[in-house]
Amino acid sequence: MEKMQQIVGRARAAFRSGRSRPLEFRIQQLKALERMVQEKEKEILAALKADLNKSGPNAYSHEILGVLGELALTMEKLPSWAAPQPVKKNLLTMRDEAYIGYEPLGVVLVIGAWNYPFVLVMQPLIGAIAAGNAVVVKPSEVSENTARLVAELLPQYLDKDLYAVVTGGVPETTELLTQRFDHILYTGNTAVGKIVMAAAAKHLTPVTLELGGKSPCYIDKDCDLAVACSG
Ligand SMILES: NC(=O)c1ccc[n+]([C@@H]2O[C@H](COP(=O)([O-])OP(=O)(O)OC[C@H]3O[C@@H](n4cnc5c(N)ncnc54)[C@H](O)[C@@H]3O)[C@@H](O)[C@H]2O)c1
Ligand SMILES: CCCCCCC=O
Repeated sequence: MEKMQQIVGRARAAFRSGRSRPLEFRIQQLKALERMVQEKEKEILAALKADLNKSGPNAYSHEILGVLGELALTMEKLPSWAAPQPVKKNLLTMRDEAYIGYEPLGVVLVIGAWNYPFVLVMQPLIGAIAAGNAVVVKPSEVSENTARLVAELLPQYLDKDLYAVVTGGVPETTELLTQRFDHILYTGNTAVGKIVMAAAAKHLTPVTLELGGKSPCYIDKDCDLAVACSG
């Protein structure tokens, strides 16, 4: 409990320092993330191969290009996305400056799933950084090589206090979910989605749940039927 409290507490203190807010800082962190993906492409593809035996073209298109594309779009659009939007005035506000301003939420938790283990933590991380938040990333323990690599690489490229990685499985995630976050993004199955939403509700934390459990799969004649049917 102490460890998770410390990790989230460090992220919150870093958020409160205000350094994640300026657009220049956010873009600089996103650029560092882009450099990480470009420089460590071979290691990322090797981890995906070790975890899931993903073929090179499949892993490259979904997990590398998917992340680089999200980074390029976000860095290009961020100044306009983050700019205050003027709103129509009425009698009560005609003497005011009226606009919608976008504020970061605080500390965001990202929990990823095993099937696209890199892109499913990186895309929410990109959005959360772009919006000026601190982030705690919990990759899926099922794809352990990718999880270990994410934990090793992020601190080499990003602000270590603002953006933390927690590895581990159900016990670690359960402990992490006792902490207060300002938003939780979870990808995975519906049953765990309910656990995440219940834990978030204790702190009135909003959630984004990307749920599944309805993916079709092809079972070839050389598959182990007992394993294929066990899920
Ligand atoms: N909608 C989407 O965008 C999308 C994308 C990818 C996957 N999915 C779906 O995700 C599903 C795969 O998810 P999964 O659940 O098998 O992945 P998983 O086993 O990798 O678990 C997902 C995350 O939940 C955590 N977790 C597991 N049990 C927990 C518990 N009891 N309490 C707290 N945290 C817990 C894990 O540590 C992991 O980080 C598939 O059904 C797939 O369709 C959806
Ligand atoms: C960019 C590819 C993401 C695919 C996510 C599919 C989820 O099951």
